Amino acid sequence: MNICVYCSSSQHIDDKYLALAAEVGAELARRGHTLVSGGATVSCMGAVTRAARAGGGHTVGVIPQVLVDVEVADRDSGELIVTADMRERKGVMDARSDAFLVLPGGIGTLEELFEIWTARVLGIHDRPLVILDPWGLYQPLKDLVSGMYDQGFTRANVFDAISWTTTVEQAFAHLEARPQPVRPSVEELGEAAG
Ligand SMILES: C/C(=C\CNc1ncnc2c1ncn2[C@@H]1O[C@H](COP(=O)(O)O)[C@@H](O)[C@H]1O)CO
Repeated sequence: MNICVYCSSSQHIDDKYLALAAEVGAELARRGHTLVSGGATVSCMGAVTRAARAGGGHTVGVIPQVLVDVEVADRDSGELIVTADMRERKGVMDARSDAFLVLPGGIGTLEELFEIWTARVLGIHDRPLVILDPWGLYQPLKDLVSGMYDQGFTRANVFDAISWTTTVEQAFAHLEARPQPVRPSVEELGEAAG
């Protein structure tokens, strides 16, 4: 499989997050998968790609020209795709991937998560979308979406669209499983049509 990993670019995080990214990269290679990532050398993004390659895995990095210019591009990547901008980058990462894994991260990671999550809730794709969150960074996000659901702002299938996991083993079990489609219900489509 081609597995896309979204994760942190921050240089100010605890080492445990870098270790988690490295563990994911090593496991991905051990299972024979290809890594699709944002193609940068920094932080968890660098940790996951270096570990995948060290384990013999193939890596595909997708990076906008602006980040190549500030020299964070992963020039050792098996394949390095340079895009015109961040939007094109997300499109290429999406098109090249069979499944998506989200590690702890900041707003860049959240932006990537929301785009893939929204498309899955709408039934635009049914590829696995997994969050690996051993230390509960995303608990406030779960609470926020739960509150939105309670007040009618989100569809009922919003939680089914993501597999929330806390271990690397669980995360890969979900990434490799054939997911159930989470299409909007007929009732919801009827409501949307008015
Ligand atoms: C220029 C510097 C760091 C480079 N920053 C990034 N490099 C590559 N990709 C990035 C960068 N910032 C965001 N991204 C994308 O968003 C995700 C990480 O964002 P987060 O805010 O750290 O969660 C990541 O998956 C990338 O696709 C030094 O100043």
